[in-house]
Amino acid sequence: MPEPDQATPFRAPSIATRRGPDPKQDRAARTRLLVLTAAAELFAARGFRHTSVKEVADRVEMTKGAVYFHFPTKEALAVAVVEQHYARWPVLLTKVTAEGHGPLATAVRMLEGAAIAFRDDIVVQAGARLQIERPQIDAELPTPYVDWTRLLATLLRRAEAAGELHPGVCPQAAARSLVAAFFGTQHISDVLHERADIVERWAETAGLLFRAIRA
Ligand SMILES: CCC[C@@H]1OCC(CO)=C1C(=O)O
Repeated sequence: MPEPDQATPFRAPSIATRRGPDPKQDRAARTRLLVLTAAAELFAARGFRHTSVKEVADRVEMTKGAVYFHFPTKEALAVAVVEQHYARWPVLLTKVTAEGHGPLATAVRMLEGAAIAFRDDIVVQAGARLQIERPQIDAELPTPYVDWTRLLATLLRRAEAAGELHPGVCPQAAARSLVAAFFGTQHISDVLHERADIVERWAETAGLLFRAIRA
């Protein structure tokens, strides 16, 4: 994580520590990514229930056994896709942080970047659909919304300390409102336009909300 503040969330998925280049490990990682992407494409399009491991295997021209070597169950595939959905955000945070904005502008840019990812990234789209379908998935999925809420609350507390926040605005309440507004915006854009207009819709909503909380 780029931020010194340990409170910054987005737990990265558990990854094996590398002991240096290992061609066998690299090949396995590439195959795992191939399978995961194919699963994301099918989960995003059809949902968890109407996707089979056989269809994932066929999509990457592998046997079911080869897929099961990497992901023992369809539920494990779903967990991996949702984990990779959330793994996008620390990468985005590194990029946005490098732009050197103040805390409020960092929050603005993070959500702009999220809107672009929801429009363009099949793993982000699949993770969002699987989170909606979590009651159908018998596995321990990451708890939704909490990491974004914690990140935005951290940034808004810093914005408050920097005098960037309108007096009386509660950083935690504003963070919850931003997350709810973003979730609703991406959901409506998805249902009506398969998220084709999410960036423009979010810009409209963000403009209103950030104008309301800015000093
Ligand atoms: C940034 C708003 C929250 C975000 O929107 C869709 C979704 C999927 O569950 C989210 C999450 O779990 O963080």
